[in-house]
Amino acid sequence: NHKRHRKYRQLPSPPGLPVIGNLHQIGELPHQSLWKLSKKYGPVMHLKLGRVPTVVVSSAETARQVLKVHDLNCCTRPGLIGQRELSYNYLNIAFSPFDDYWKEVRKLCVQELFSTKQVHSIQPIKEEEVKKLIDSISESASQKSPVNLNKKCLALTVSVVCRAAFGVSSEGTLLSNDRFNKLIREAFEMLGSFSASDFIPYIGWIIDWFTGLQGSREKSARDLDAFYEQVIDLHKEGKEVGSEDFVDLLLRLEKEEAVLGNDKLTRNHIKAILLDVLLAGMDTSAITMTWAMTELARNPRVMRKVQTDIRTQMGNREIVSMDDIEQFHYLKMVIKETWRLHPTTPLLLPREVMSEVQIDGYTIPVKTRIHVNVWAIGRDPKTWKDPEVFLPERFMDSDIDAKGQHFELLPFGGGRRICPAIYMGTTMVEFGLANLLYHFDWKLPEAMVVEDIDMEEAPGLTVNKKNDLLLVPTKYLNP
Ligand code: HEM
Repeated sequence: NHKRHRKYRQLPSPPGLPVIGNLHQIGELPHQSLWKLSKKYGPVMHLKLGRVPTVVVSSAETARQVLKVHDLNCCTRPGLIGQRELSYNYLNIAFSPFDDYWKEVRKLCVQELFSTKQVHSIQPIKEEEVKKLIDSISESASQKSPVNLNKKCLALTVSVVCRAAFGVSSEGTLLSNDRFNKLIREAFEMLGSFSASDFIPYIGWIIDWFTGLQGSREKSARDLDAFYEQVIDLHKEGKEVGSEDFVDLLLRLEKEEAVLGNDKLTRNHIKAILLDVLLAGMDTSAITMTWAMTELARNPRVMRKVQTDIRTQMGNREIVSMDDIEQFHYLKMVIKETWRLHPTTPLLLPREVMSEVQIDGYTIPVKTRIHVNVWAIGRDPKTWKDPEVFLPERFMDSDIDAKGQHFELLPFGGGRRICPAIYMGTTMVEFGLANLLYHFDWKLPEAMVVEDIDMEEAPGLTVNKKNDLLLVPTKYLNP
């Protein structure tokens, strides 16, 4: 054993404390703390989080080794306490271990919910919801009052996803009020917090109990459960095959006692799948739109350029179509640049090594937890010139896209666990932003200057702008 150990190169590792290891170095925004540590310890570093051996990779090359070269050996999930409660024992896609159930449920969702065909079929819903958004912003414009972009962007994605996936309008459900927005936020915050129970055996739960994490976890799980019940109740009477929405389909499969992998589909499976759509589907697109608007407000040159580009393409037409979006090349670069600096899920979702792998010549043993720090990769000066500058033009003559094949830009992750809804998410962001930018000019509230816009991040598994972005709209009148 001793001999075997010497064969291995020692992984760079910041010194830790007894029992908690490096946990105290993680902080409220783990992606930022880990980025700073990686500058000192390199693109593959080892941390001990409580008892859990963890490896963090922070460069495009080491991410490629994890997500491509060794994907099959490290594409399971570690099984965390907070995730277990919210996912009815890992019955959703995102937290499921790598097994036959995961393969089949993921395939089902890709075919029935995320496919290009499905995305096109929900375009009328998007158009209606965007029109409501434009109307409400027009009202603010006529009163010259500021609009809360964090809120507006989330309201848009919530209403689209609710109607498209759940077949219900968000109005009149638990989703319609602010309390629910808070619930989504809390669920994410909880999923992103590093819970002591996950790292310190036997006594960790006491810490979670003291910090209140255990209580908020139970409350989030209860509230979310109530929401699924409400959605399912609204779908009680069976519909004909063909006119069913996604929830109808799941309920029918349950009734037919369908089997996915080795699991017979139950009510809990359905709820867990709805959790994915709810959390992964609504927040991520809204966050991207909010950060994009923030960067545009801070960079007036880019704002003018993207608006001119969109308005020139549109001529005097009113309604932005899917075909138009394909022509908004500068907007697409703005979105990529936003994802480089503000990936919605900065550490992706954690993975766990299933059989020993080598990363950069270091041996990573079974059961090691792996985080890919996409946020750090986006700011790596070895990959990006002047990484702190928001410069969409850097994508002008480059073939880098966000679909998981270019490891310097990974907003959707990569490998087998890559986001299954890239097309749905991207088109949502493009369509929302195109409309905000086409129909309105945006100014800072009076007495505020560009330097006043803060870029603080709110903690969580997904990372949004912490303080609301307030901008004053002026309606663009088509000449
Ligand atoms: C701009 C929008 C979106 C972004 C940036 C985004 C990003 C991500 C990321 C980073 C992951 C983790 C990948 C990994 O661990 O390697 C992920 C996974 C996932 N996303 Fe998305 N996502 C978006 C939209 C959506 C939408 C609209 C849905 C569904 C309605 C969705 C459903 C999922 C699911 C189910 C997973 C888990 C996949 C698995 O573990 O097999 N996402 N997403």
